[in-house]
Amino acid sequence: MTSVIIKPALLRCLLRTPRIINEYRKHTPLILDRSYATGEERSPKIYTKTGDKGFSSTFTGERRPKEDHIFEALGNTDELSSIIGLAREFCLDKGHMFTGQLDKIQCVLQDVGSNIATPRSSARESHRQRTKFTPQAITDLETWIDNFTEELPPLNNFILPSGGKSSAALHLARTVCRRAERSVAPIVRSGEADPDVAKFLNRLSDYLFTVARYAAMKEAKEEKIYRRPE
Ligand SMILES: Nc1ncnc2c1ncn2[C@@H]1O[C@H](COP(=O)(O)OP(=O)(O)OP(=O)(O)O)[C@@H](O)[C@H]1O
Repeated sequence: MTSVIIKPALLRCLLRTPRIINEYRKHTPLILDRSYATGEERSPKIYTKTGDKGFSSTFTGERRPKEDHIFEALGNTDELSSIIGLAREFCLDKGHMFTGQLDKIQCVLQDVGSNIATPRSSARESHRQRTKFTPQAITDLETWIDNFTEELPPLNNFILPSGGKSSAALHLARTVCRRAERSVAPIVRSGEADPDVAKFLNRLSDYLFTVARYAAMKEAKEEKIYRRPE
């Protein structure tokens, strides 16, 4: 059995997904690299400097350049979760009832990250199973979209991002979602990530569009529509 010296930053990422860390612990003794710390009682520093030369690690331990598709997609899903977090704050201020859905989506995005960060070509079968993406998250999105759509007026014009802070922030999240989807596409196409991850992101942008419209409607805020400039 081989052992892996693991950096605290990666350990923190893995700890956010306990299923993965348990699997690693079962198969591979993890040795936390404490060479940067001056004493056991001190918290590990957030930086290890091992990424300074433009390379970083996947969850399977591969070193890849930071411009690799995997880190690009990880960065985009991280950014997507951050903007959803901001939109959620605006929605909470307005008392919207759907913020629990945004919480769930942020958790699913962690699973998306785990799947992307565990490239199939260097993952063991057990890792593949543990980081398998569950399609239930896609079904949930479809149910939520259908429920909101039933309440919304029909769409007869191009809607421009608008309709109050909650709605506009959700539109911004939608555009970041589409970038995340574009960056995941080549990873899925090469067989390195689960196709359901791409499907989830594709459905998520539709959800964010619909919930943005729903937020504007509930706040009685006008949505700007496209008009051909005179
Ligand atoms: N710029 C980046 N964008 C997206 N994901 C990244 C980026 N850099 C690293 N990662 C991923 O996130 C994990 C944690 O990031 P971290 O910044 O700690 O990595 P690092 O730059 O390699 O290390 P350090 O910051 O300690 O020098 C990495 O193990 C890697 O999987």
